Amino acid sequence: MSTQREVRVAVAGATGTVGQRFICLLSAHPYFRLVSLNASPRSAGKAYKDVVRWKQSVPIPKNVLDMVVKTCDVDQFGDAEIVFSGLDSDVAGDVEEGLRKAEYAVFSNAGNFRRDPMVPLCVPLVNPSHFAIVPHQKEALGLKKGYIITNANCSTTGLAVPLYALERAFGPLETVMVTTMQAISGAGYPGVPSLDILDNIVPYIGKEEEKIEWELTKILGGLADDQKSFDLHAKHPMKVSASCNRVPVVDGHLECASVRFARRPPPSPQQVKDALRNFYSEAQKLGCPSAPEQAIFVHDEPDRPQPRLDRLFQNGSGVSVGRVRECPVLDLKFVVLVNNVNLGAATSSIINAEYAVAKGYV
Ligand SMILES: NC(=O)C1=CN([C@@H]2O[C@H](COP(=O)(O)OP(=O)(O)OC[C@H]3O[C@@H](n4cnc5c(N)ncnc54)[C@H](OP(=O)(O)O)[C@@H]3O)[C@@H](O)[C@H]2O)C=CC1
Ligand SMILES: N[C@@H](CC(=O)OP(=O)(O)O)C(=O)O
Repeated sequence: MSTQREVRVAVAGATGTVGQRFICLLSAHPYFRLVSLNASPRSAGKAYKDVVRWKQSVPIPKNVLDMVVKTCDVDQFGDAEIVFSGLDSDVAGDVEEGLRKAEYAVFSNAGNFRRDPMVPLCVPLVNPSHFAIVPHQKEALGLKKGYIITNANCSTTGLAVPLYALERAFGPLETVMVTTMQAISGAGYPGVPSLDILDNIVPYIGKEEEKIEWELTKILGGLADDQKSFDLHAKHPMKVSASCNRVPVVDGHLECASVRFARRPPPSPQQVKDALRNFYSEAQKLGCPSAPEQAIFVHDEPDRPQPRLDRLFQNGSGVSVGRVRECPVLDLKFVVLVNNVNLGAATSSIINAEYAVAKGYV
């Protein structure tokens, strides 16, 4: 039985696509206890069940049905210690900044602080070691408990896991080319109009390619020796090129990646499969309850992974890789699938927070 004390948590953006995943995952959590649901003034003052447009395949958890939604004003989060943010990025910046100032630990899905030089951009199966910059963040801002930790863009998250496993086993990557096929839920609700996406593929997702290309360098880079800045993969510059497409799938981003290693000769496809299968993250070692048992599942079947069949692997907390093979242009290519609303969003924030609790940051 866990001896971990109960930790009080709030969800900002509780009514949204990511917020609903937070509600499902946190309602069943062994030690996080939901004490506050916050959203826009449109939803505030009403019972959760009356304002949410619930789009999950399970019923609304009983514990939140009648909770009254509050605004995201900083005095509306009560005695929560942690705030999970699934806020629209138009408002996330100011709200999260205010919460940090009010000494909350904020775990955000929004993009606003990802490039901040004092904020960790953490894919929990990859770089929770970046939490070591948190004392510097607090000190620089004169705070005792307040800080912000962000997770990455959903496509970045899915790709970062196998890339990190490869770098750990075979040394730095020099080049990464990726083409994504991203689910509609990535655009929030109601998202892409049905007349745009049915019977169609849209070969453009605003700002997505730039996010993947930049975020990977922060995530796969390290911390400076004084733990006060990030090195952005500077010792081994890595070129990343992304092409992003919206496809008519509800959940699950599929990504086709090709990579070139710095070290010659490069590993064989079999060596790569073995390394991916054996990959074990720090969050798993620490026993974070929401971490997957297996971080990367490698398929041998030639037609997997597929979003509909594989997105619920381990409740969407791991990634699925397949079609590992030689690339005649770079060294190696493969396909990766990430559940964009679970590991790509809410699950990552929750594992990040579990890691923070386990390491004494909360
Ligand atoms: N969907 C995905 O796959 C992923 C999303 N993200 C990021 O997570 C965040 C949320 O995305 P998503 O859930 O898709 O978005 P949604 O549009 O589905 O939800 C947005 C949430 O923000 C709230 N909100 C909007 N305006 C305000 C306001 N003025 N004050 C307070 N709350 C407000 C909404 O409340 P109300 O219902 O009351 O309007 C709602 O709860 C975004 O920053 C997105 O970029 C990150 C990774 C993946
Ligand atoms: N833009 C992603 C989802 C998302 O919200 O990403 P970000 O967290 O970087 O804003 C998609 O459309 O699938």
